[in-house]
Amino acid sequence: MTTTTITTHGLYINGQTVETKETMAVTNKYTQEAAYHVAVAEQAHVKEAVQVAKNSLKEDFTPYQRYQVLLKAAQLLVAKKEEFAKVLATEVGKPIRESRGEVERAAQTLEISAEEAKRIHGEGVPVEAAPGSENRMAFTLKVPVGVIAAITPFNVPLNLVCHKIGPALAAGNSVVLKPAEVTPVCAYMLAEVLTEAGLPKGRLHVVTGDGPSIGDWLLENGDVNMFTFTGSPRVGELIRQKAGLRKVALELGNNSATVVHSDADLELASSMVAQKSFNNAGQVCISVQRVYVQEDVYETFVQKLKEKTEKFVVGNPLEETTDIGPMIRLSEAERVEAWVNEAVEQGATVVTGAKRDGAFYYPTILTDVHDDMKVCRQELFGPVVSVAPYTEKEEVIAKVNDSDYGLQAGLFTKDLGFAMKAAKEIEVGGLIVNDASAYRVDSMPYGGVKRSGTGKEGPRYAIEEMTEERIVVFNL
Ligand SMILES: NC(=O)C1=CN([C@@H]2O[C@H](COP(=O)(O)OP(=O)(O)OC[C@H]3O[C@@H](n4cnc5c(N)ncnc54)[C@H](O)[C@@H]3O)[C@@H](O)[C@H]2O)C=CC1
Ligand SMILES: O=C(O)[C@H](O)CS(=O)(=O)O
Repeated sequence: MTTTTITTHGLYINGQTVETKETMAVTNKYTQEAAYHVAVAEQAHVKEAVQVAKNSLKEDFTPYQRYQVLLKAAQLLVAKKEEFAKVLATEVGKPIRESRGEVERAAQTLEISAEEAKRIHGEGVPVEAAPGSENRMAFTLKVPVGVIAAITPFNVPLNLVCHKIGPALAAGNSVVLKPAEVTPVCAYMLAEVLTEAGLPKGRLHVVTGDGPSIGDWLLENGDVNMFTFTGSPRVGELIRQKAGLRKVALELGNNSATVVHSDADLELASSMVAQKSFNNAGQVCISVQRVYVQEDVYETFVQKLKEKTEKFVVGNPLEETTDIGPMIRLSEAERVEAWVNEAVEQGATVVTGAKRDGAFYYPTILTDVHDDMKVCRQELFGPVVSVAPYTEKEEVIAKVNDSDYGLQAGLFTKDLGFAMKAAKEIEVGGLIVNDASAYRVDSMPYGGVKRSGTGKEGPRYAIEEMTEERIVVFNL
């Protein structure tokens, strides 16, 4: 008989592993069995992490050292790609090929952060141009904000953690990270990689346990200077309310739209929409949820999208052939099923999918939808895309904007005039022309408007959020 040993990850505080009285299981999202155990932090652990993080700011950690550590960590991540990818496939249920892609992107995010560490600078300010200040001279410095609490979601648990830790460390801050309770293992592995890369003790701490409790302990702690959060609008709002006057950066939800105009390359558009609606079982906040297709090409587009979608292999995330794995929880697949059933009762037509098997929800295309159905109006965060026709350009821009959210949108057209009009009028943080809404490379500014949040990620832009501008004036 063989017994499988389940590894337990202690908290990561001050460069050391800290065991706790209580632990919790992290499941394999395919088998639903416990795959790892992680520590459950108490308030004293969080307090200690913040205290050490604050003290660590007194120690030198120069921009060049930050560059070296982050670059080395990026290289180590590449070397450990397979190990990390298997953990992601297990704890998230993300297909192994997609998991490898996430590790590669996480390494990129650290590498870009490393490069940015050498480029943080203030600027000269011509105060001498003000009457009476002729003998003065001034410049600005970009100084770290201090201790940053980073709270992250389950769906991209390695790269989205790197998007917080990378720029925070590059800018000279220290970080207390609280990863999502259902996918915390890769965050602990990342902390080990950063230690191996030479990160000074005290600059990074990882605490796991109950989200609301740890969140509150961090929010109550006046030594935390900034909160950077990615997750649901509900929790984002809560953090914003409790953080008071401290800095807050919020990356929240979306119900992303993509427009396919009559002059679009339909082969390209249907391929991109198929791929970017169902990646990670649709649990991506820029995942395509609403597609508006100009009426002249509507039927052709729906047919092409159906053909491409039906080729996807749903199955075990650890198998090379799998395109779509399980959702993060059974209850999430049940919620998506309920929303689709409700849409069908309200008149929607199922083109393909609409089938659940445990935590798996099959890739689904709906037509005959209207904008007030839950599947269109709210953030669905699952493998379902709704397709609707439109007639005029003005009309479709209004449809895209008729949303509480505004993270990214996509537009397929060869008409430069339409693309520019959309760029000016669509209310989003990013418009992607001739690709679907879910295009992202890690160097670009990324962040939404309306209920999609405030503040930008992408290392260069996150560093702006994670530094304070200090003016220095000389009276000569
Ligand atoms: N804009 C973006 O870049 C992204 C946004 N998201 C959004 O995240 C959501 C899905 O992720 P989930 O992990 O389910 O989100 P969630 O909001 O439930 O959890 C996110 C994190 O917040 C923590 N948390 C929970 N309650 C808290 C509280 N009271 N105080 C402080 N922290 C608390 C959780 O433990 C977790 O670490 C979706 O709405 C999705 O759109 C996800 C990925 C990227
Ligand atoms: O918003 C998300 O879910 C992710 O930020 C999208 S990506 O970074 O994985 O492309």
